[in-house]
Amino acid sequence: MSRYAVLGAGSWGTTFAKVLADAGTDVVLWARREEVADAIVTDHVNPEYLPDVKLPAALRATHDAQAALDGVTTVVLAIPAQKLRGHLEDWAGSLPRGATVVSLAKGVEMGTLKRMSEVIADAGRVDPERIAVLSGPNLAGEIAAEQPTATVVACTDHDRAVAVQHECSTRYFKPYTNVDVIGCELGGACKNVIALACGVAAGQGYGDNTTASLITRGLAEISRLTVALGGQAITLAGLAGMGDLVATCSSPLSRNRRFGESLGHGLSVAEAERANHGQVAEGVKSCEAIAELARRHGVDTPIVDAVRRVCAGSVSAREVGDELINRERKPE
Ligand SMILES: NC(=O)c1ccc[n+]([C@@H]2O[C@H](COP(=O)([O-])OP(=O)(O)OC[C@H]3O[C@@H](n4cnc5c(N)ncnc54)[C@H](O)[C@@H]3O)[C@@H](O)[C@H]2O)c1
Ligand SMILES: O=P(O)(O)OC[C@H](O)CO
Repeated sequence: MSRYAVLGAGSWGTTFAKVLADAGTDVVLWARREEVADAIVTDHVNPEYLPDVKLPAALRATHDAQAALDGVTTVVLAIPAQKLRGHLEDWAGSLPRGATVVSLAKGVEMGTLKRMSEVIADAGRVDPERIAVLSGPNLAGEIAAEQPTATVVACTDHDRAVAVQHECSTRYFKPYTNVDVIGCELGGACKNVIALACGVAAGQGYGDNTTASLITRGLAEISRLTVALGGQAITLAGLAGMGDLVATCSSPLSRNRRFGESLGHGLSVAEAERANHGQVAEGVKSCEAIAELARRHGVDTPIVDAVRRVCAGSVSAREVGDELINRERKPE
């Protein structure tokens, strides 16, 4: 019998825990704040992140991470990318031996330039074949409202991917499997940066042609980087690549796109953070790590680099747009 712990009760952790409960899987959700765990247990609602969603009665919650991890077969990590290592260092000794560890975070760690599965292997002391990544066009609000959505569960151990696939399948949530962890992770992390670029363009009043141009050329950048790091370009043609780019770059629900729009309106990063009520826009930090990763592997990523410079405040949104459109002419 499978038992899951979802660690992190933000928008996506809470939504994914609901998906698991709806799939009939035994699941407990860990919330950093006691009052959030209490509200989920007592009122079946997460008042801060999903106030309008009635959570399944079968979904349990706790503020005690050790209790949540006790005896589980699968651990799902739903913590922002730059905060994951710190938590894992605390939890490493309590992760059950042999458990599958599923990463929901979409980012690359600043400083180490590691993907989330590498951070988990490192800080959580988990064998790489036990680490799965779940990534795709997965805006939490739409899934919480039970809108039909597909995703990818990637793991080098195909049988583990299949097990997670079955345990999170519902009438509204359809997971596919993949063994290309690198491609799926880079798709999820890099699309946030491209969504920032699309937001910056939208904030300056540009329309769908600009968005589509950024999505498509962004996909070329992500594919090049994936291949350089040992992943497969074909993965990026799927849900974790093109699928997530389309959803995130076009949706008003995307925090990365909204953050980019604020920058495009001329706000600074600090002002954009305030305008977005401190919500996590992973691309703002990951763009630095992804740009450095690309530089070290000799991969050309002009859009990622443009976003990095706008986020660093070293160039204005308007200037960077002019630079990108006036780059050298070359074959597609
Ligand atoms: N929200 C979505 O639609 C969505 C979908 C797919 C993937 N993701 C990814 O999932 C990850 C988590 O996103 P989310 O939307 O749940 O984020 P969120 O901001 O809604 O919630 C973050 C959660 O992490 C917890 N947390 C624990 N330690 C923290 C710390 N030190 N600092 C800040 N928060 C801390 C918070 O309490 C909160 O429960 C991100 O990497 C995101 O890119 C999000
Ligand atoms: O709201 P965002 O920009 O963090 O995007 C959420 C998901 O990653 C979309 O798949």
